[in-house]
Amino acid sequence: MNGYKNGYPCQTIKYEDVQNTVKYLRNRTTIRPVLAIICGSGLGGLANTLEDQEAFAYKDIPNFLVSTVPGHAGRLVFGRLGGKEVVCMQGRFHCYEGYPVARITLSVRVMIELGAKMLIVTNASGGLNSDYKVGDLMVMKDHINLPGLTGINPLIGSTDDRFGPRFVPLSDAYNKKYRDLAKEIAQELGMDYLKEGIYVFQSGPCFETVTECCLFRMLGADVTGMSSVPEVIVARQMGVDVLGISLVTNKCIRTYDAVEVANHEEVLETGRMRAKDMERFVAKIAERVEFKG
Ligand SMILES: O=P(O)(O)O[C@H]1O[C@H](CO)[C@@H](O)[C@H]1O
Ligand code: HPA
Repeated sequence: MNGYKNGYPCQTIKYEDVQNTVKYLRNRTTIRPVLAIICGSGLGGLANTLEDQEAFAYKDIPNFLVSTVPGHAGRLVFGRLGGKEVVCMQGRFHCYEGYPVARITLSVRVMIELGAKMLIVTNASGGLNSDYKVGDLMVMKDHINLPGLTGINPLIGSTDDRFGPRFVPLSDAYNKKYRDLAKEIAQELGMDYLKEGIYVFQSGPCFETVTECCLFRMLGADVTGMSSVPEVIVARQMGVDVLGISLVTNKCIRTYDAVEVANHEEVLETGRMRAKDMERFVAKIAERVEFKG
């Protein structure tokens, strides 16, 4: 991962590889997506709701990785949602699966090169804010990239201007217009459980210790998870606006003598419980977003 291969640091994603994958998919689908969606743990049902679906298993797509996490089906699904042509990752890749961080975001580059002008990331998270309940949704206002602060960032490596700049501003990582639209739609749909807050990314796969949870809360985070941030960084490098929606699937344990512990089954179970609401919500967002040009 740290060495060089064919003159490139191994982390680097080649523009030509992305283009080859784009070409492969364009030749096999008639859908020209303007919106890209990534489904988080247990939230993949959204992809099944697309109209006029055309789906590809990740294992069949050149340069794609494979999903190894339960609740991540591992399919790229094209179709229509809310009257728009979309592409949906039914399952994502995570650093803790052993993949280099730049590699897990190749699929985001592909969806953007296919034409996506907006990225919606969804994820499952643990609630740190004591006002948050299991089943709440949170519009991501910002993130803390803990692995990023210690040198794990998808943009590390040799740079290619065709993807965008090396030095990417992230003060506007989560588009204000889209956050406001999401809140407006939630109100219309009577979703009084929609919050807005800060997501802290830790690499996983371990759930947090009690002290780590206390630290994250002190840093200002409302929820914690093991994904999404690398995807957002790459989308922003490529000039694409992002909306992030996090489902609080469990409460983070912040007392040392608690008997309950976090587990992936609970994460998936909460995902199933909120699946329909999430689908309705994202479909409405897809319907209402507007793109210039
Ligand atoms: O972020 P997503 O992919 O939704 O999944 C979340 O759920 C898993 C832990 O249960 C971790 O992968 C965490 O990041
Ligand atoms: N911690 C980290 N990631 C998660 C959690 C959590 O409690 N729940 C779902 N994804």
